[in-house]
Amino acid sequence: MDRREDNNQDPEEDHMPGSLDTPLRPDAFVLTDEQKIEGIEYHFKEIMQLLGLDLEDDSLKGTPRRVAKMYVQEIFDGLKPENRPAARLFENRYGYRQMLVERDITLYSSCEHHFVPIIGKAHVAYIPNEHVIGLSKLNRIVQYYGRRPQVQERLTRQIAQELRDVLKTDNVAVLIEADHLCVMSRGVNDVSSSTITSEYSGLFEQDAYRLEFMQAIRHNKS
Ligand SMILES: Nc1nc2c(ncn2[C@@H]2O[C@H](COP(=O)(O)OP(=O)(O)OP(=O)(O)O)[C@@H](O)[C@H]2O)c(=O)[nH]1
Ligand SMILES: [Zn+2]
Repeated sequence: MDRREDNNQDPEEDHMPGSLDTPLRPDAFVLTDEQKIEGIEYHFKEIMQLLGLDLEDDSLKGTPRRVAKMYVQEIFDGLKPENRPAARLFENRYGYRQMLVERDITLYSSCEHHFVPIIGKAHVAYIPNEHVIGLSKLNRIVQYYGRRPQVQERLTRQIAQELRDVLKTDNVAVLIEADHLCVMSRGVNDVSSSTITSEYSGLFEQDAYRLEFMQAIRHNKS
C-alpha cells in the first residue's frame, strides 16, 4: 500500500490523471507471511504437478516452498507497507539548489501480466527545497516499488509520487529503461527492444531542466 493509498487521497490531485495504486484486495493484509508462504507453497506444488513434474525428485521437492518464500520475502515484499523505506532527510543547510541526479539505479521488477522479470535501470533527479535525502534512499525507493507485480508505467509514476511526497517538492524527474522478459523470452521473442518511461514534474516540465537531466544520465562515466 502506498502512502497515497493510506491517505485515501483523490487521484485528481495527481500531476496526471489516473490511479497510481497497485490493485490490492481489501483483505490483502489479513494473512501472516507464514500463512501466505504455506498457501503459495501448496498451490505452486499443484501447478508443478499439473505440469507433470515429479515432486519426489530431490531437486524439485523443495521448489514450491522456495518459490513461495521468494514471492513473499523477496521479489514481492514491496507489497507490504511496512517495507516502505524510511526517508532519511537532512536539512539543506548548505543551500544546494541545483539538480541532483542519481543515475543507473539497478531495477528488478516483475511483469504483472506474466510474472516474469523486468530488468533495467532507473534514473531519478530532484531539485531540493529545504531538505535533501540520503542518496541510498533513492535506490531504496526504486527497489521498494520494483518489488511488486508491475507495469512499467505505474512503477515510474509511483516512484515519482513517492519522491514528491518525501522530498516535499514537485521538482522531480524519473526515467526508467527496462527489458521485459515477457517480450524477450516468449510471446513476440524480441531480445533487442527495450522500454523507456518517464515522468517529469515541477521545473522538469521545462525543456532546459529536462535536457540537463537527459545529458546527465547519458554522460559517460570517466
Ligand atoms: N503497457 C505495458 N504493457 C506491458 C508491460 N509488461 C508487459 N506488457 C504487455 O502486456 C500485454 C499483455 O497482453 P496479452 O495479449 O493479454 O498477453 P499475451 O497473449 O501473452 O501477449 P503477447 O505478449 O503478445 O504474447 C503484452 O502486450 C505485454 O507485452 C508494461 O510494463 N507496460
Ligand atoms: Zn509480461
